[in-house]
Amino acid sequence: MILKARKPITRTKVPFEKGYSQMDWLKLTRTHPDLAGLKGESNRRLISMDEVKKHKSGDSMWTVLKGRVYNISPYMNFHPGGVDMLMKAVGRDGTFLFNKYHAWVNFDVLLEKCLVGVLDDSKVMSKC
Ligand code: HEM
Repeated sequence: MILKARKPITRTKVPFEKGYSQMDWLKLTRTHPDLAGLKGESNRRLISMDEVKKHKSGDSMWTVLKGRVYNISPYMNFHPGGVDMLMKAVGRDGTFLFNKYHAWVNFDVLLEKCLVGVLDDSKVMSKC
């Protein structure tokens, strides 16, 4: 039996601009008062996929990762894989793409301050 090797995915690291290293990101998450853009709202709020789809630009670009909704706008220029790659996850569930490129990355910690809420999957379930 001949086993075909899986085609490896290409992961290109984008050189970061000065001030946009992962250390700079960590510093920002510790100092910025409202990275998620919650404006006082709770980040435990249930959010529908329809609402996620509406946040695709400016300082409000949302994605879903493993059932949690994040505003990834502030992270854009810090993403080591570049803005274009991260944009692919905006306004939709980015879990599949995220896992495809780097399932081991700890988004929980990295995006902790970008959490806007929890995906309301009741509508998704009702379609099953
Ligand atoms: C949404 C949250 C995301 C976070 C927090 C995140 C975070 C990261 C981190 C920390 C790295 C560096 C990993 C390393 O050095 O091993 C990285 C690299 C990378 N990411 Fe993401 N990422 C996200 C989404 C995505 C998406 C949606 C894509 C693809 C569509 C993507 C594609 C890449 C690629 C291609 C690299 C390559 C650079 C490398 O070799 O490390 N990422 N990302």
